[in-house]
Parts: sequence; structure tokens; C-alpha cells
Amino acid sequence: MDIRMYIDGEWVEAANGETRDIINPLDQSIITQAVEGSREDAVKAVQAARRAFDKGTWASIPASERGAYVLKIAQLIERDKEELAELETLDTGKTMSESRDDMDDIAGVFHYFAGLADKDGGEYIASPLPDSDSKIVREPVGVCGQITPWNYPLLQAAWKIAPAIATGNTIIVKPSEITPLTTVKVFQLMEEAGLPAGVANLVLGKGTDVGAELSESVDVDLISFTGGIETGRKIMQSATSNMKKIALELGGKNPNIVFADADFDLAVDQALNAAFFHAGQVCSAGARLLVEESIHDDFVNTLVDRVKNIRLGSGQDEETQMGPLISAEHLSKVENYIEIGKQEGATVAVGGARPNDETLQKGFFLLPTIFTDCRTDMRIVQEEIFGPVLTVETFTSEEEAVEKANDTVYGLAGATFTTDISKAERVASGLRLGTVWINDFHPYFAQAPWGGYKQSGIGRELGKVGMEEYTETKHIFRNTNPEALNFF
Ligand SMILES: NC(=O)c1ccc[n+]([C@@H]2O[C@H](COP(=O)([O-])OP(=O)(O)OC[C@H]3O[C@@H](n4cnc5c(N)ncnc54)[C@H](O)[C@@H]3O)[C@@H](O)[C@H]2O)c1
Ligand SMILES: C[N+](C)(C)CC=O
Repeated sequence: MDIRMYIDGEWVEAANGETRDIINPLDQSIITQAVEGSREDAVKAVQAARRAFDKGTWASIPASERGAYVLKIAQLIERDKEELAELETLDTGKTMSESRDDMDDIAGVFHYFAGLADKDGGEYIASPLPDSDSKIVREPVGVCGQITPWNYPLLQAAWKIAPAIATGNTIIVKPSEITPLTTVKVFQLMEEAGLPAGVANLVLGKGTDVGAELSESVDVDLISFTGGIETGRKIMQSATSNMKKIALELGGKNPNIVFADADFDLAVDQALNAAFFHAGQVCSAGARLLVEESIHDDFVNTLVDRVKNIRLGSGQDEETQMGPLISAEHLSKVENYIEIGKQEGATVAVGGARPNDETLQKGFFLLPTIFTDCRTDMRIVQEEIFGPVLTVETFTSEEEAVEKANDTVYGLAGATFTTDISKAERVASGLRLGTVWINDFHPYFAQAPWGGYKQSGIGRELGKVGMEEYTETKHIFRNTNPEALNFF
């Protein structure tokens, strides 16, 4: 596959001719070479997006026409779903069933924002002044930089691209430099859908280079970022260059609270899914299990038995349940956390090492790991590990469960399992999280907003509010009977 950048309607090489090997995390083979852009390329893309926005044609075409473009992109994604899923699995190591689900979600997101595109006709409000009318309209923000991570490469890009172009903005997308394949493919589809030149631009390259240029540029009006908390902090600082709007979707250390009255089998099953889906490389992974003390031993023993049966392997193999981690660097980061956990006094109940299986030795595999004897103040409990590592704490009361669950700097998502619905509602209301699941873990969909409390982020994606992030609100006041004031 030809992995180039898309700037002003043209497929281009990097200005400095640089390329990067794209590595398959399953076996470290080179999938392809991608062009590796630099600040120079980012500047060109920003200028193209600026010209396309300032010309005014994209923002001023009827919103229904923009919706039709977004709908066409959804249909092309559906047409090429299998190819896209294969590319995502190749690039990230996730299983084909996860990648296919991602592609369904992605097409759903384009459908949703296509439908919303022409639904906001502005709003007249009751003016408190005589002889006047007062209208509120929403307009596009302008040029949007969109920076995405490697764990859900296309899904996170879709959450940004679809609402931005539906509302009349122009965009520059910068995917993670290690997983560009599906984003490039979707730009090919956007070209096929006939999107005018300059509306959607793609720049590949390092975050510290291309990403930093987008965040610092005074010609970018909004930066939407999904990624780690430390990068988010830098982007927030860079955004002060021109007070650009920012949307940050950052990490989480997501609590999963299991009460003794929960449906035991359901809670076990969901706790595994919460922690080990996509090898735990999920912002909303249920990496912190809080289990009521009276059922702790039974619960953990059952979890451990089930974890031993998780099948690691190639994402292409339909039998595989968990693929590799994304890179050697990331594997080493997660392994370092396992050492930290041991030093902090937690007990490895299962896993904690690379698998012995001969066939997995070239990949970045790690056994699903459970730490027991955890305390809330441990680093392995407080910090986002972003791998297949579950920590287990206990509680004895509802209040203690909520207090412990809230005791990190993060506030992205979490769940509670109980058959007492009043208790579930009280716990949901006490949790300082952007999403709370009751007797479930992980569902997200285009219609509901997604984002974090506290240091998990700023702003929301998806839902109507996710669309509004890409708009400025303007008040237009009209005096219907103007008269001189004679004040001066
Ligand atoms: N809240 C959410 O919805 C959500 C979703 C997915 C992932 N995440 C988070 O993403 C993180 C994992 O992704 P990652 O390792 O790719 O994150 P990361 O922060 O390392 O990188 C994310 C993106 O930012 C770019 N980048 C890096 N340094 C930059 C800089 N100085 N300026 C501008 N851009 C820069 C990278 O190139 C990449 O494209 C986890 O913390 C995870 O929780 C959050
Ligand atoms: C937002 N989500 C859950 C799709 C991916 C997080 O990493």
C-alpha cells in the first residue's frame, strides 16, 4: 500500500524525502514504508486548509450537501469494510473481530454526523429589548488540527473527521506515526467521495514535529487531540499561541466496582472483558477492579482460572482472543510497571511475563496479568499502564467503593455491578467519570457523548455535543425600529 500524505487534494511525498518502516506487532516484519512528514509538510497542509476555509465555499454550501459527502464516505467505508479491518489488524495486532466492530462503529459515526449536518437551523430567542429580534447561530470554528493515537487509529480519527467536515470546517489529520494505514485508506475514500481540495488534509510524521506544528500554528483555530496525558499537557500549552480552542481526550484508570450482590458469572465475564479487551490498550479499560471483600477470594480465583485460558495469537486467526502489544517500546513500559507492582508489594496472581509459546516469540506479547494485594496509593493502581494488567482492591461499603474509585487524577469511565438498582444509581451519581456503565463495560456509540472528567480531558466527542465542539456560537441581534440615541 502506498502510504503518502494528502495535501490540497494531492498525494505527496515528504518535503525532506524521509520515510518510516511500519512494523507489524505480531512478528516485527515491515508491513510497508510510510512517508514521514515534518514541520514543513504540516505548514503546507495548514496553509491548504486555511485557504479552503477562508474561501468560504465549504462552510457556505448547504449543510445538507455537506451531510451528503459525509454519508457517501460512510457508504464507501461499508463497501471496503473488510479491507479496512485487515489493515487495522495488520497495523495494531488487534483481532479481526475487533477491527470489524471498529469499522461498523466508524461507518455508524459517519452516518450519524451525516444525519445531524442539516439539523441545526439556528434558534430565535425572546429578546428582552423592544423592537428587536435575537437569533443564535452556530458556525464552523475554522481550521482544525486533529491528532490521533495508535490503539484505535481509524475510530479515533472518525470521531473527529465526521463532525468537523459536517459542520463546515477544514481539517488537517495527523495519525499516530506507527499506525497510519487505515487513516490513509479513508483519505483515499474521501477523495473518491469528491471532497473539494483542501477541505481534508493528511500529514504523517512524528508528534514532536508534525503534531507540535499543528498545536503551535497560529493558523489553526482548533486542535482536537486523543492520546496520553503528558502529550495533552504539551498541546494545551502550545495552544496558547493563538488561544486556539482545544479538545483533549486523554487516558484513564477506570474503576470496575463489583458488589457482593452482583450476578457473579456476569461480573467475572465483564471484568475480564473490561481489563483484557485489545490487550488492555483501551483508554477506558477496566484496569482497576474494586471487589467487595466478602467475595474477593472466590472472584479472584475464578478470574485467574479464566485468564489462564485466554488465547494469545495473530489477530488474523479467528480463534485468537488477545493480540500483541503495539511495540517493543510499549511492551517494555508495561513490563516496567509489572516490576514496579512487585516492588510496591502487590502479588502477581497470574501472568506477569511474556508467553513461552514458540510461535509468539517475535511478537510483542505479554500474558494477561492480575495483581492482588493492591493498595490505592500504589503507582500500579494510580497510573495508566495501558496493557493487559489488572489490579484488585477491596472495599466493605458503598461509600468506600466510590471514594476509592474516585481516588485517581483520571475521570474517564467506569462501571458498577450489582443487582440493587438503587445502589447502582447512587454509585453512578457519586462517580466523577464521563461515562458510567451499570452491569456492563465498554459500550460506546455515536449518539452518546464521550470524554473525561478531571485530567482525562477537556470537551466531548460524539453525540450532539461532539458536533457542537466544532462550532462557534454567534448571537445576531437586529433592531427592527432603529432610532438615534442622542447620547453623545
Ligand atoms: N480518551 C479517549 O477517548 C482515548 C482514546 C484512545 C486513546 N486514548 C489515550 O491515548 C494514549 C495512547 O496513545 P498514544 O501512546 O498514541 O498517545 P501519545 O500521546 O503518545 O500520542 C498520541 C498522538 O499525539 C502525537 N504527539 C506526540 N507528541 C506530541 C506533541 N508534543 N505534540 C503534538 N502531538 C504529539 C503522536 O504522534 C500521536 O499521533 C493513552 O493514554 C490512551 O488512554 C484516549
Ligand atoms: C474511546 N475508545 C473506547 C473507543 C477507545 C479508547 O481507547
